[in-house]
Amino acid sequence: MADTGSITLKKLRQCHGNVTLPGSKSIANRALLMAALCGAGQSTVLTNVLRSDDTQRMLEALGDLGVTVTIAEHDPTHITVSGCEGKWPQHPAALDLGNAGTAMRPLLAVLSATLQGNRCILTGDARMQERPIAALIESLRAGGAHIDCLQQEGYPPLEISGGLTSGMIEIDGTESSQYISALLMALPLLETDSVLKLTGTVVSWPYIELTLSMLERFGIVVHQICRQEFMIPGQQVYQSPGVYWVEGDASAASYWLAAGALGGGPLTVHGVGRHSIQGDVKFADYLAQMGAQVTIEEHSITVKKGVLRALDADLNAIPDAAMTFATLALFAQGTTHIRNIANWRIKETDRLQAMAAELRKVGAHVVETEEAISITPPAHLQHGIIDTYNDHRMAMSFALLGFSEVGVTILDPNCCRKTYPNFFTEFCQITQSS
Ligand SMILES: O=C(O)C1=C[C@@H](OP(=O)(O)O)[C@@H](O)[C@H](O)C1
Ligand SMILES: C=C(OP(=O)(O)O)C(=O)O
Repeated sequence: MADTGSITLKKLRQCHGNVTLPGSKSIANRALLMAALCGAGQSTVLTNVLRSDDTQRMLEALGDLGVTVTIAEHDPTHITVSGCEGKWPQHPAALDLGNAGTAMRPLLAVLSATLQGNRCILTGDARMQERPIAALIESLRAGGAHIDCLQQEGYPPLEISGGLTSGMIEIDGTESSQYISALLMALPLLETDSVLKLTGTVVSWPYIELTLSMLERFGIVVHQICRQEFMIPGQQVYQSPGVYWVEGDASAASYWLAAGALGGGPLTVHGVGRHSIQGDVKFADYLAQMGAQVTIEEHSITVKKGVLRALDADLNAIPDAAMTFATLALFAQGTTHIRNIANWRIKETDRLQAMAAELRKVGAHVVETEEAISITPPAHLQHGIIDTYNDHRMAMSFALLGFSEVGVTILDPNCCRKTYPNFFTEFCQITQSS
């Protein structure tokens, strides 16, 4: 460890033991919102809720809207939310959603369906103001929503006041599945039935399945007519499942599984497994395909070392965990090709550009195209001082370089607070105590 602005990891040899994953960001933010939308008088007890910047933004937004949210004193991951059926007890002038896509997109759609003339500004940090949301705005406007872009058309900050009434909606799915998930959460609240048509080749599909599966748990009916068309009955009220356990974060699991594969294992992550509703659990299958020994149990995944061969795969379905393969590529034999990941460019940073630049610093030969990246490891890795671009996944992916002889220095490791505030503390503990 160095000063607070960076961390140096070097010559890690082993990584074995057990890791309890924090709750999934994607599930936690959906569950918090769905619990708030439940019928008045219905409480939902959420357990294993991720506590990080992204979930804090959702928690604060719900609090500002007047939702009663109670955090258990004995365990801050244990949160009770009282439903208010979208009839918000308070009307805040503005909600600051940081850089949480899983707060900005669903809240834009749900508030467009429920604000009833009350004005609210949805804003975020500097990067959120550069992340496009035009496709969702256009669809919501076509359904009657009043949305003004306060700075640049198609980007937050947005002033909204409700107005979404018609559910005959088309949405372009080529940029972000979050727009579709947002509409799927909002349309059941309308007076009328809706038909939602997805256009273009939809990205990050498993996140739509995650939304559908959670809607079902919260008593919402959605009819899937064909892959890209849904019929959603109106006037539905979310029903509390009582207690809802948030699965461990499958994207976060990828760093541990990769570390276990490099550091010998056996390393077991607890909190996700065979029946996970998160697409990123597929990371484990690709890791096995590379040569690691992987065992997937009901609620855990164990990895042991193998000789790693380069991966060549279309990872559109798992864009977040895919970043871990970009740094794992440095330890694999051959050239790794990660394909169909164009939307890396509109996430926390332009991840294609950032990944290429930082991999080159350690000596890799990198070819970056509009929608893919190819990585060939050098004969000898060089020490790099890695810029993280305020992107938690850049920081966590590059931790794997600690397994090289020369090591790595990662700048601003605290950017992990977006989804995994304790990541580096736990990483140092497990790799140094192994
Ligand atoms: O719906 C979700 O919870 C998410 C969907 C994905 O985004 P895109 O659909 O924009 O690829 C993913 O990258 C993000 O971290 C979380
Ligand atoms: C893309 C991500 O976040 P967001 O939910 O803000 O889109 C991510 O966590 O990798």
